Amino acid sequence: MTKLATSVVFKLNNGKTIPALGLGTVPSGDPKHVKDQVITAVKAGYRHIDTAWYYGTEEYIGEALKELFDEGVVKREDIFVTTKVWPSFWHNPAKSVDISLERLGLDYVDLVLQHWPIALHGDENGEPPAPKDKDGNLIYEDDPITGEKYIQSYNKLEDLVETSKTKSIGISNYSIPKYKRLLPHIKKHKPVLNQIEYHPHLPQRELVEYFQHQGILISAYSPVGSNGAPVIKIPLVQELAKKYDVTPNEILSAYHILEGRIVLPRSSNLERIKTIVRLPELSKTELEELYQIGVKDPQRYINDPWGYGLGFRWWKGDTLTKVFD
Ligand SMILES: NC(=O)C1=CN([C@@H]2O[C@H](COP(=O)(O)OP(=O)(O)OC[C@H]3O[C@@H](n4cnc5c(N)ncnc54)[C@H](OP(=O)(O)O)[C@@H]3O)[C@@H](O)[C@H]2O)C=CC1
Ligand SMILES: O=C1Nc2ccccc2C1=O
Repeated sequence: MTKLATSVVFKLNNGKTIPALGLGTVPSGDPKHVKDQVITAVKAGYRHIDTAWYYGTEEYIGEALKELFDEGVVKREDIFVTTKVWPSFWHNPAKSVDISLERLGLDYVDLVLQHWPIALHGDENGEPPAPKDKDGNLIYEDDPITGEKYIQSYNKLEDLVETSKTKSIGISNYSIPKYKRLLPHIKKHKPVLNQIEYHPHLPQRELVEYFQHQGILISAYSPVGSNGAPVIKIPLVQELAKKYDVTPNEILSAYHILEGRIVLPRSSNLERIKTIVRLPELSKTELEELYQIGVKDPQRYINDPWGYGLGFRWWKGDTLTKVFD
């Protein structure tokens, strides 16, 4: 019988645990629909929900959780909830987390991530999330490559661990150079994970090995390549789905979970959510074949303008082929 992805948990570097399969909650259209997605996912066995202040879905996740708790489907301690602090809140992550907790209807979250390692110019409510000048250029608080405000912001997140508002903190969209600049300034709490785009078209072995060596887990976002699910179309993914009698989505989740990475699929299709739960046991050779697809043909699908300049690299074997600076 095929194993279940919903029953795999990983250990974090602070001794706590995290379910390997988490539901992504970026809205596809009306954010209200996320309520049913969360209820469906939890009833199908998911125990990890990934959200962010930026997504505008926390309120509906809160409604779903309240219903699930009230009906006795799960208890608060059974569910792992992640939220994130947007860079326009770099100056006051505590306020961002207070807003998220209020919207989620929770006393604490399990994990707060620094969403991007940059500082954007925001007011006391983090507005606007993408501040632009009259020429349409993003307004940063300091230089996105050489600036240090993202480090100060991480240090403020560390203070949050000392409160009861979050159990753990982590990072997202960190390249190796960005992390190397943060590392000497960490006061007490190392990040437990780095959430990055990762799928067979964007394998980043150097980055993954670096963070694994630091004891920091990798959490893979956009596992099917986000809107339009381009990664599903890879012929090898289709072949493996047939071979193991699972969906292509489950192959793409197994690609991460079997290698110790958390994976965050998202769907507005409730039937699809229910089917992304099995864990086919792909062989080492098959995992390597999937990995090689992106070595030959790397594609990044989340191309947010604030993602440039962060020092992400694509490698072909040992040769640096492209730098996204
Ligand atoms: N930290 C960060 O900066 C980021 C974090 N994330 C997190 O990761 C989560 C997942 O990433 P996300 O980019 O949302 O996307 P995914 O890679 O999970 O892609 C979801 C999209 O693929 C479609 N899809 C999935 N399966 C199929 C299929 N079999 N056939 C056709 N279409 C399909 C879905 O459509 P449908 O709704 O019809 O199923 C949906 O539009 C996010 O929701 C968020 O929580 C994502 C990006 C950045
Ligand atoms: O920062 C983000 N940019 C995105 C673009 C698409 C989906 C999710 C996200 C993020 O979390």
